[in-house]
Amino acid sequence: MYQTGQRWSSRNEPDLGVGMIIEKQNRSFTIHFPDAESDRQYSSSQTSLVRRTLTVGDQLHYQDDTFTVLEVEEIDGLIEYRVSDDDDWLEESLIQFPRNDKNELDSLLALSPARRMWFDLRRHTLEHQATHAASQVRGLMGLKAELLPHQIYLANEIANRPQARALLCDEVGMGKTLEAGLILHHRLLNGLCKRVLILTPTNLQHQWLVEMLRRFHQPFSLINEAVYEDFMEGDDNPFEQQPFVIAPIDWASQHPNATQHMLDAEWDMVIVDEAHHLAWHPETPSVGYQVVARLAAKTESLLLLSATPEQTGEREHFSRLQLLDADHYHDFERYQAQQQEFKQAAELAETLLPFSQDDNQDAPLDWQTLFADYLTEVKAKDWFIELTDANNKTPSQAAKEAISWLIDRHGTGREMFRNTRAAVGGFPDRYLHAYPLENNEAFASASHHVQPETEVQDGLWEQDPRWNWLKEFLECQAEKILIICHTADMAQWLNDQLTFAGFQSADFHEQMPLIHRDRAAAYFADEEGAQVLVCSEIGSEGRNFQFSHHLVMYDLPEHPDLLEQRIGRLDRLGQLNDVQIHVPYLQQSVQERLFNWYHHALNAFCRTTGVGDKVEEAFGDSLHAYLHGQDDDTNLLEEARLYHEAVLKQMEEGRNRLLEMSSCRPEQAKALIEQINDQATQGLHNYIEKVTHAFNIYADCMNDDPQKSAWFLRPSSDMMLEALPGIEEEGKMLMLDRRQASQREDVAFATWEHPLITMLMDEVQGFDSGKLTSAILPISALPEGTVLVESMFVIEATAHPRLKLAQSLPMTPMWQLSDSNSKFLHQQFTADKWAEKLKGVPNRVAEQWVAALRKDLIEVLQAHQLNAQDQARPIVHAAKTAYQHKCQNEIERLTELKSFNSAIRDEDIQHLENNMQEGLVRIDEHQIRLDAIRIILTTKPE
Ligand SMILES: Nc1ncnc2c1ncn2[C@@H]1O[C@H](COP(=O)(O)OP(=O)(O)OP(=O)(O)O)[C@@H](O)[C@H]1O
Repeated sequence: MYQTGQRWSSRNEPDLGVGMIIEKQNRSFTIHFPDAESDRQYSSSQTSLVRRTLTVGDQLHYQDDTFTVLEVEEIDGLIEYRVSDDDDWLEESLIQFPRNDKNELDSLLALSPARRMWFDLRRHTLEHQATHAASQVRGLMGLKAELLPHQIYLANEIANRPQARALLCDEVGMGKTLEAGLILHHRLLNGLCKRVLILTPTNLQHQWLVEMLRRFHQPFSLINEAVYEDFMEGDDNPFEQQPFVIAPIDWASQHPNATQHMLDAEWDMVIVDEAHHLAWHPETPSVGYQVVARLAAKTESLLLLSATPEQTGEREHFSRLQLLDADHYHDFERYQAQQQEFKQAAELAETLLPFSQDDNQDAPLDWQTLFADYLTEVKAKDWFIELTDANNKTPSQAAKEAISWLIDRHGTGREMFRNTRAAVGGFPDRYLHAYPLENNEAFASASHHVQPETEVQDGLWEQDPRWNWLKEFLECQAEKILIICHTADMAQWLNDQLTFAGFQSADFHEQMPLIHRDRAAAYFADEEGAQVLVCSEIGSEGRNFQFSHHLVMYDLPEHPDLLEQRIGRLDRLGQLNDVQIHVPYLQQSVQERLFNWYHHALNAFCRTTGVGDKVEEAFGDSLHAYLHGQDDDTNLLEEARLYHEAVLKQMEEGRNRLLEMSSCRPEQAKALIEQINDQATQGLHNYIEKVTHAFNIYADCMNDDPQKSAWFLRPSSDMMLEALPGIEEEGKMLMLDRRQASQREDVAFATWEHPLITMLMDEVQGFDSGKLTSAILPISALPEGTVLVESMFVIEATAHPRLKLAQSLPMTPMWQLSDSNSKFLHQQFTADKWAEKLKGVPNRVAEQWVAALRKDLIEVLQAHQLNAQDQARPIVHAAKTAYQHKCQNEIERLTELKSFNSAIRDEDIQHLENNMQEGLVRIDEHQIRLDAIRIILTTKPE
């Protein structure tokens, strides 16, 4: 059915104009939209495209001439148009499709009329679509989860950039997956992203798959070794076939053919989870790093996720920043020097903080000295004056602005975002339970090893004092327990023993097939399922086990960041209890010393520390000697503790504090959340009622409070649609209350961004019959048989989504009502009030009216067209002014930032200026199109 050269347009994205199929693949094809300078890929089973053809009498453009279509013929799925009496034919692929491709009035009147409610439904749909397209929070509303300020701020900040490139390094369990999903969702809904690749550690691929579907209703395809091998039976590149792909990075970067296929496919966004694994060394960057570097160089948006970005050292951390912006991060020494500058700025910001929160604070501080380094800069001078001005009524505002300026000036937050538990608050406390165990003969020889069992034959593992402790410990526990040990062998052994001893246990390690690991995790998550899950180290990253709050560390990891990752499985968003950490260890062994180090020197069990590795580095040799029992220097731990506190304080005062402040600006986050709460479901309850009625979808309203509305929807036998996205045959509950919906797996959270709602809105627009409707108006004030005409015209501007034109000029409907003499009456009513007065008319009668009134109707509608142009003028003018104003503000802000922040380049500003110019031209080129009409005849009231 689909042929290269055919012309199609998209119902979902009418702004793209008329496009042409330029390439066909097995199960998909690509359309180029010249007006929007965009290509889009569609699956062959899509339902959102409309075939565009011309009919006899239409105008078309070919090269520089205009022709009238004299005859139309279809050959092998392609249309040819005869444009001269000399039998000159033009193929559809050659012609320029006229923007006003039909005689709109005529073709509208040729439709068979539909029920009168379709006119109102179209109007409501267009109005909601316009509101939504213009919304500043479009793309942030549909998340099925709580609106957390740090996530919303960060997503809005990154997603709105021309290129969304950032390192998301919130502390463990603060929702980086959701943040990445939000950025992605925002860019998808705003048309800035069509193809996405997510690279994850092998054991997290399914979790990502589930999280994207559950939280964003976004289905992804998994391409791992098995799927790839299956696909490779054909010639196609599987990565090109799918627009949303999750792939395990280890496999995808090690398998030469898969790597090449992945690199050959074009992506708009690449997301790399646990990015600290992208190892880098000056001579030999890892294969994973090299592959991501190649993707980074050719992809517009790149998100790197890591809770512990500096786990592998500052130089490697710098190498990952280079992936995001190689121009800015080209000199490591310079980068290090810049980090020092942040300290002073952070101190100043910290000093300003109390003033930003309270207008009545006296200002006894010596601002002059504090601002000394900045006072040559104009803005700083202004704030300095405002802050010190005794008559100033709002020093808090001045202080807020000064903090904001310091953050911008130091540019720490442009590529890197790090929210901390301390700043966000609301996380549980952690409690440590240490179990020093007496050693025995079997394990005596293994006391110098962190995993003592590796030194002992496995036949003797049952004599491990930790095992005996574990059995006893579990016997008195009724709650779910997560056990983490380092090796897969130990995880498997422990699970076997526990199962044998009668515990409900499951294991999770790298020697199990992926599907078994996911099953084990699900069995553990199930309320009725396993009480114990034993994980090897692969269970210590990324996984969500916060339904449990007891963690047993059967051994200790060798890096403090890994310790934090382990605890992070439980201590994460959604944890409702304090976290209990149980650590058994053999006395007088290296384990005891490591435990002491983590506990006494780093306090790493009960508190998050991002600088454990720095302390280890500083105490390198003496720490090594201590751990291995060669030196019993009891002062070491205390010295290290003091040093650790000092480093933490320094970090707190320095870059980290400033970075934290720039990672979430609370007032902006609050304003965004208010907008989301206002808009996400506003008017949706009524819309669901009407649209389900129009398409004959079974809809049972379970709660008709518009704020907490709940609907049970199910396809019906006479439904006008083939299927409902996300709704199975047996039906599904839709809830409009975010909190309630987020707590339930079995219900969908309905917002204006839910795929079912956007699909229904597209279907309303795509339902051609709804463009022509008719009604009766029972009224005694007018003679019977008086003809009245309602019309809806829309203002349309076609532009590439990067111009963000829709925020200023969305597709805007204009409603008009007149009598048959073109006397306009719409100012006297609202469209909704007017609609309430009307009654239905049988289709057969309506058809007769249209036939009889055709000539008059065309004249009336021509008058409506002229009036629509008048109505549009002030709307377009206001849109142009708003667009220009918005762009100029952005340009000014960036220009000012650039003067002191080297992360901002001339090209960034030039890019904005070009966009503004192009956007203004596109607004000037707007079109006014007739969308729908309703013909009304008056009758005497009964
Ligand atoms: N806004 C939210 N509302 C409700 N739950 C959330 C929200 N954000 C995240 N969560 C939940 O919190 C848990 C942690 O989130 P996520 O996995 O995204 O964290 P992370 O920062 O990627 O963790 P890690 O550092 O371990 O990789 C998940 O169970 C997630 O579903």
